Amino acid sequence: MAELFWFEKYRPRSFDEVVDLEEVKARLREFVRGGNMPHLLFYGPPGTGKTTMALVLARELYGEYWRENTLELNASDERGINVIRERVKEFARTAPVGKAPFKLVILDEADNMTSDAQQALRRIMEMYAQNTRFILLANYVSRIIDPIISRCAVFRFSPMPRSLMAERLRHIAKSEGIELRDDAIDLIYEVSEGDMRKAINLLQVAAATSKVVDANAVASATTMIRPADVVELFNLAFNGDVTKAREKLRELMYVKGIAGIDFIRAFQRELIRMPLDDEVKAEIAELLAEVDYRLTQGSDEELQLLYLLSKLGAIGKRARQTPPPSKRR
Ligand SMILES: Nc1ncnc2c1ncn2[C@@H]1O[C@H](COP(=O)(O)OP(=O)(O)OP(=O)(O)O)[C@@H](O)[C@H]1O
Repeated sequence: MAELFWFEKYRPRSFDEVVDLEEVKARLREFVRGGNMPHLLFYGPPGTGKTTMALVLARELYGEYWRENTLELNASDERGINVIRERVKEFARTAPVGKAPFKLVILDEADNMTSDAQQALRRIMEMYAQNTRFILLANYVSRIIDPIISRCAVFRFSPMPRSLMAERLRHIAKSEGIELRDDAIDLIYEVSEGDMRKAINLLQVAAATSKVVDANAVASATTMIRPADVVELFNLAFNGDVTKAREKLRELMYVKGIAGIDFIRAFQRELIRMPLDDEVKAEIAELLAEVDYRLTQGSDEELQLLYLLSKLGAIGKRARQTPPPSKRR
């Protein structure tokens, strides 16, 4: 079942397959080579490879026996610390299978535990230190108590850089026989903010309807406005077709449920690519920033966007009357 999700299907299974995170890989490789390691704490935003790295480490430590030697727990399980204690106790009772001298407990969402629960966890970690090592996963290191931090080797995971995310997405697209366009990668990167799980999910949803994934397909897979809609709306307003522009705007707002601020962000993205004179682009960019500001201050969305459309109409009219700079004397 898990294979239905591409982020699971393409979850790296070895250090070599893991993209980025070179320093983390180097240090973990040392632990594998030495056959020993301290407890570990991996922290960082969602979808940045923490779970992946913990599972890769398990595979590298234990080879074919990685499942037998690994216990995965979720700390936000409502049954609490007593369940964790019982499960660890049971798990630590038997010796590790294979060569490694310890078993591995991967505890997800450790930062969701209360400080009391974390104090209890620390005692559990100490109690079974002889034949278990813990890998704690967390989004925020600030929510982990000092006595735990001081007992762990701490690793920070950062949002995936654009170029590496692009590389991974291209690899997945190729394996799935999907044509992935650059504008789609730009948009996926922007929406996912370096979260690989989110990025791969977006790609999968976009690819479900089309073998060619461009920015329009990606936008359709989210509640985002499609670049094609932005361009159409812009052209209507810029060319002075105010009535049609208003109809299109209302359709997007009330039928598709797109928020005002998303319009502005999409306009800002598309503006760069629009075949317009630089001066005109600068003027529109300023206008977008103005409307953006008013929307974030809580102004009425529809009024602001209608204002935007009428201003665009005026800019368009003037631009048509003024020849482009190259033709000016
Ligand atoms: N460095 C990476 N290289 C290749 N793929 C990655 C990498 N990091 C994440 N991924 C992909 O993203 C998916 C999600 O990553 P992972 O589960 O490791 O995130 P996480 O940091 O544990 O997130 P969370 O905090 O939400 O649990 C993986 O299944 C994998 O497909």
